[in-house]
Amino acid sequence: MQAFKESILQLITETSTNLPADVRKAIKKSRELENAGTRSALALSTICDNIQMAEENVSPICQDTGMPTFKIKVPVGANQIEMSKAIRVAIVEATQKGILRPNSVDSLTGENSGNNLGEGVPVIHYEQWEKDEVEVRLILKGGGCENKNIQYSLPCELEGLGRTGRDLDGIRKCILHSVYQAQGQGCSAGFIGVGIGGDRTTGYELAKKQLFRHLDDTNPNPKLAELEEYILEKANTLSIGTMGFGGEVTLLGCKIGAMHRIPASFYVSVAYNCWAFRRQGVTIDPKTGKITRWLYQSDEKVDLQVKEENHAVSSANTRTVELHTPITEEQVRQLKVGDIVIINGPIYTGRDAIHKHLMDHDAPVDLNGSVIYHCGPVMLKDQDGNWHVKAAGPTTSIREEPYQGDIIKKFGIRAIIGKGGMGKKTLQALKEHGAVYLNAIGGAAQYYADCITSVDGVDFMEFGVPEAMWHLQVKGFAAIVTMDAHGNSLHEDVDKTSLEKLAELKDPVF
Ligand SMILES: O=C(O)C[C@H](O)C(=O)O
Ligand code: SF4
Repeated sequence: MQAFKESILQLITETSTNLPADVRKAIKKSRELENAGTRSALALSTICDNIQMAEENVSPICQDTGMPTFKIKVPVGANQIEMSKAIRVAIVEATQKGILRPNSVDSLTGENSGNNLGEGVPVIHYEQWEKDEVEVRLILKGGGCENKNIQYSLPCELEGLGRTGRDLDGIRKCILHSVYQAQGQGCSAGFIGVGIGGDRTTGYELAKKQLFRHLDDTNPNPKLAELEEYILEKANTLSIGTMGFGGEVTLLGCKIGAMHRIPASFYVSVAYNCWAFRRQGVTIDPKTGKITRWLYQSDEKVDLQVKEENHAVSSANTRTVELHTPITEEQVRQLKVGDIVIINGPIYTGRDAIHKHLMDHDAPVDLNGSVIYHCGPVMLKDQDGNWHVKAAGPTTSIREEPYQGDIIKKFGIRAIIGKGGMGKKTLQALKEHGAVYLNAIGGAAQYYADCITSVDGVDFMEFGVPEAMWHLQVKGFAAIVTMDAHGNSLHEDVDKTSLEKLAELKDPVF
């Protein structure tokens, strides 16, 4: 089983650090379709840089390496118990190497296991088949896009689309709506797997299973093939764009499966995957435990090299403002939506556990004039006890909406860096207290790790590595003002226009 463990470790490493060729092709195509000089074009260029850096550094494409989910086909007689043991050893080793973030959290105590193992983690599904080989497929699907999965129970009423019935046109409406409701929060442009029918559980399982299909395959069901093509075309008319910045490309892939249901239920389940579509697979010789074939690799090298001019936003009213922390209220109130801000100096990470904690506790550092970065990095400690950042992209900010306004007021915070935007309560607080929301490029974990010049300390390690408050020195950390202190929010605008465009797709098609 040693060789099998090594093969699984190789599979995990490849999945986390090297985006497969079919996904790279889709991202490359989207960059060609996006209008040059726009915020979405800038985001796509940063994403392409990040993908190349992850491969070169053999480091996580995104800091959130998700819920490791294995789908394994085994010949009759294979020892699943030994295989699962080997998989767990490989998961622990990958975590120790900083290839995976320690993501396994006790749901009742909040304690992070530290080694990525836990009740139900990793997820391992087995299936027997006739072939005399083992096939292992792995998907690393992060929490932010998992949170944008959605399940519809037909018939229903959908915003913008109205009555949605138990037929193919009703399914059409659900899938379009699933892309609209994700906005940029699940790191668009995304890929969706759809499961029609089943019960609540098997519907979602079928949806996720679609994510293992090759992007350039053809649905064996002609009706579903037609629907997949329709969705891919029309979803890209919603103008949600990359990161929800607005733009031509919102969806990069749509794969639909169907199964029987019982009369009372009619579910349409959507698994929304971010642009960091990390799924890979291998076949393994059951005797030697060695890899015999890769399932999503191709000899074709998809070059994502970005021309320099694509790193700039060229619209006339775009300013680039360099700021050194701590930041003053006056500096913040001069910023407006669309500005590109370059942050230099100390910033602090803070996400779910810390926001909840700071509501009724003091902060361990003076946060007055500070920048809070919604981020749960991958960190490694060297033998001298110094911490090093392996990956550090933003997490979805909307989860902090219940707390953010109060925290800004309580601690005099001047800027929040995250992705996906925040709601009305935070927008009001930005205006009232003089703060700004800066949207970083979700998933660009290597790109931002490169901007971190040192780790100067950490608080709240009891919350686990992803949830601790990391004291980071940054240089050249670029992000876009998408919510300012004058009551403007790009996210509100994109949501409004995309809902109008969704409503234009209301009339029956199928
Ligand atoms: O957990 C994270 O670091 C990111 C998460 O996948 C998210 O998209 O919010
Ligand atoms: S941060 Fe974005 S790219 Fe990373 S896992 Fe979450 S949704 Fe995906």
